[in-house]
Order: sequence, then structure tokens, then C-alpha cells
Amino acid sequence: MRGLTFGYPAVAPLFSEWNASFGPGELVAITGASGRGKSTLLYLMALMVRPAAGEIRFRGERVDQLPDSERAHLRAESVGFVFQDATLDASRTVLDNVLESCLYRGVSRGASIQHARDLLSRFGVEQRAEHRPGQISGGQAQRIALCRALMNDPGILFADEPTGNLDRASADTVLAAFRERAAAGSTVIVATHDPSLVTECDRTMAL
Ligand SMILES: Nc1ncnc2c1ncn2[C@@H]1O[C@H](COP(=O)(O)OP(=O)(O)OP(=O)(O)O)[C@@H](O)[C@H]1O
Repeated sequence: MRGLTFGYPAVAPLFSEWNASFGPGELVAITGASGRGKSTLLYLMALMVRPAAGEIRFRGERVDQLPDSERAHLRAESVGFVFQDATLDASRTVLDNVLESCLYRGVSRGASIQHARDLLSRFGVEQRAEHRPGQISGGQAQRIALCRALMNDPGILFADEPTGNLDRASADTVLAAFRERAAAGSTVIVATHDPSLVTECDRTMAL
């Protein structure tokens, strides 16, 4: 990102001429006081909101000016995102929520079910596969959202407060998954207030 500038209407600008770069295989923590803009920065980098000015490049290609359809395609192919509040679709089962990203990519449901179940099992929530999001805890929802984000082996994985609702053992499982993605060459960027997660990251970017 180069010269990134962004602010919400009627709120003081959050980013002004901001520069940063992230490499493959990196696990990076974004830290900063509440309201400083950590979530917003993830949304900008994940092409969910457009900067007022500046450039965002992905694998050397400029992507901030792409039309919405191409941005959506790039997100489906290369980006995994775990929202702070998990944001699961309440009308669908846990399993169908995890499978959602495959459907966007045109991969058949049947071909992906075993992978989805394996991920749910890894994060200790496989017994919730047929439940609806309204029937599970916040910590379970967070792990299920991570399963959904990992389904496509994303080249970039963003996670917003991914350990906020988790006990230490679950948080360690999540950290191990981040490490594994980074070892596979992905860039993993987490916004977090969790000091034990920050300690485990390769570097910290403080806002
Ligand atoms: N859609 C919006 N419209 C206007 N202001 C917004 C909007 N979303 C966020 N903000 C404001 O932008 C600022 C940054 O919010 P953001 O959620 O990015 O911060 P954060 O560092 O992730 O906070 P936290 O640690 O509390 O999650 C806050 O002051 C917030 O109130």
C-alpha cells in the first residue's frame, strides 16, 4: 500500500498517506487502541472498502481501482477474512456457512464437504456442523468463521480479533493454523489486542 488515505464521512481521517507492505509467509499483528482503525485497515486491504487516495497492490498488480466484480473475484480466489463478530449466515447450517466460499468459486458442494468437515474437526466444532449459528457459542462461531476463511487456502488471510472469544487452548489451535498458512507461503494479517498472539507474530504494526 502506498499513500493510502481514508476516513469515514463526518469522522476525523483514519489514514493519511499511509505506506506498508507485507510479504508471503509473514504472520503480522496489527495493534492499536480501540477505534484507531485496525478493522478498517483490514477492510481496505481486503478490498471491501475503497481508499480515498493511494494504491493497493497485490502480487505487484494494482487492485484498488478494479471494478467491483473483479474485486469480488479476487477476494473469492485469494482472500480469507475472519470478521470480529464471525458474521455467519443465520439461515444456513454451520456446514453450509463453511462451504459458502467454495460456491462463490464454482466448486461443487459435494467436492468440498470432506474438507469442510476436516476443518471443523480440527477446530473442535465438527459436532456443530448441522446446527444453525443461533445455536452455538461466540467462541465456536469464531472458529467456524476461521474454517470458512481457510476453505480456499487463501493467499492472504485477514483475521479481526480472532482469539477474542477463545480460551487459551482454542487460541493456540488458531495460532497454529495461522503459522501453518504462513509456512505454506500465505500472508497472514491479524488485528488483535491479545498480547499472547502478538508475541507469536513475526512482526507488529502499531497504528
Ligand atoms: N461505517 C462507519 N461509519 C463511520 N464511522 C465508522 C464506521 N466504521 C467505523 N467507524 C469509526 O472509525 C473508527 C475506526 O473503527 P475501527 O473499527 O476500524 O477501529 P478498531 O481499531 O478496529 O477498533 P476496535 O479495537 O474497537 O475493534 C472508529 O472511530 C469508528 O467509530
